[in-house]
Formats: sequence, structure tokens, C-alpha cells
Amino acid sequence: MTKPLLVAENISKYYDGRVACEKVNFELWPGEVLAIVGESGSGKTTLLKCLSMQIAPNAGRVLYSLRDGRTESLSDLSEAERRFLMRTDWGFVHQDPREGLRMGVSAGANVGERLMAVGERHYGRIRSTALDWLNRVEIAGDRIDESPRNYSGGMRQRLQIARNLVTAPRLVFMDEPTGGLDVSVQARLLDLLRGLVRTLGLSVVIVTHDLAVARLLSTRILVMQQGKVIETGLTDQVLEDPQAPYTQLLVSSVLQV
Ligand SMILES: Nc1ncnc2c1ncn2[C@@H]1O[C@H](COP(=O)(O)OP(=O)(O)OP(=O)(O)O)[C@@H](O)[C@H]1O
Repeated sequence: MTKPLLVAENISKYYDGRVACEKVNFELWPGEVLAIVGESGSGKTTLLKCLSMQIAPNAGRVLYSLRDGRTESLSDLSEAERRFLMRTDWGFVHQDPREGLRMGVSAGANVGERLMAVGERHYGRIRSTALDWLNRVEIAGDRIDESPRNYSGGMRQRLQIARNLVTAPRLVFMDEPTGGLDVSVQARLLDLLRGLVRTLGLSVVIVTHDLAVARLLSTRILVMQQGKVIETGLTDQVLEDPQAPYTQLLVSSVLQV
């Protein structure tokens, strides 16, 4: 692919006149993992929501390269195109897996229903694909009929990932996917995510306040402070040689390893 998958142009969002994010610009290329980092309240989640059509920005636009090769502004998409993105071409991994899962149905159904949403009707195939995905996210196959209510936090998060990836999305948004988990569970999940992202060639926009997560997963990084992007570049470069004083502070306080 010779053009970006997603382009953010001057994205701004205000709440009661207060800046949540302002004039954010970047390009996301196929296979790239972009980490949005910054302290609490810097506008990371707001930006992610604007990018993924969960909220409308007050200004600016998001261009997306559709599977048929057209590049369209998200705000100009038809309802059917939006649905296709939400159900198939995009994934969204929430920090709290309960937001991304249906807790009232089995783990297998959580994965299977995304497949059904894209037209798969054959029960045997749905079940075997669900099993395969549980396996890929290291959930034992004999837990397929259990409700995710019985699952641990780490298992729920892995199930949420399976549910998202089963439709072979090209772009996955992640909001603090390892937040709220024990450190050892986080490490394992990060490993798994890194493996999946690489094998599947996924493009990812990930919000994290944890620079170690950004370092492990991302190719590029975007540092936000008070709603604005203050530094951006290749992750290794930015973390090794941060230019903005705020980034220097972030890096020196967090990455003393
Ligand atoms: N629905 C809302 N109504 C009013 N203000 C909001 C709303 N959502 C976010 N904000 C404000 O926008 C700013 C950015 O918030 P946002 O949640 O995007 O930051 P964040 O960097 O994701 O923070 P955190 O890491 O704590 O989740 C904050 O000042 C926040 O109070």
C-alpha cells in the first residue's frame, strides 16, 4: 500500500470551550503501531474517540483508506460503510474488557457473534474458528462454553482481543489495554499482543500512559500535553533522545531501566 491507512487532520475537540485535544495531525501507515502517550487528562482518550467515530470532533477530519481503495473522510461515510468499519475492518480493545465483551453469553459466542455479523452462518465453522482464536490468545478450549464472568481479568482481556481480531480487521484501536492488570499478567499480555500485531501485520493506535508499553509495542509515538501534540517520531528515537522538556521529564521519570 502506497498511502496512509488513516490521516488525522487538525483534529480538535472542546468540552464547554475547554480544550480536550487541539489541532492534532498525523498519518498512520499500514502495519504501523502508533502510541499516544501523555499524562492523565492530556487528551489521549478524547483523540482516540475522535479517530474511531465514537465522538465527533469540533474541527478537523479523519481520512480513512477503505478496502476498495477509496480514501474518505469518516464524517462522509454512509451508515453501511460505518457499520462495516465498526464490525469488520476495525477493532476496539477497551481497558475494561466488560465494555468490549458481552458478559451474558459464552466466550465462544463472544468470538462467534463477530463472525456472524460479517455473514458467517455455518455453526461448525464458527465454533472451530472461535476455538482456534481462543487457542491463539492462550485460553484453553474447554473453557469455550463458559461465561467470561468466570474468567480472570487477564483472560477477559485476551478474550476481548480474540473477539476483535477474528474478523481480520486492518486497524485496531486500543485504550490502555494492559491497565488494571497485575504486572506479571501485563507482561504476558503485552507479549501476546506484540506477537499478534506482528504476525497479522495490524495497524494499531494505542493509548497508554505507560512508556514501557509504548516502547514494547509501538513503531511511532505521539506525546500529548494539555491536548496538544508536543513531540512525535519513531518510538526508539523519541525515547532515547527526547526533544521536548516535557518528554524528557516523562522519559527520565519513567524509563530508568
Ligand atoms: N465527556 C466529557 N465532558 C467534559 N470534559 C471531558 C469529557 N471527556 C473528557 N473531558 C476532559 O477532556 C480532557 C482530556 O481528557 P481525556 O480523557 O481525553 O484525557 P486522557 O489523556 O485520556 O486521560 P486519562 O489518562 O486519565 O484517561 C480532560 O480535561 C477531561 O476532563
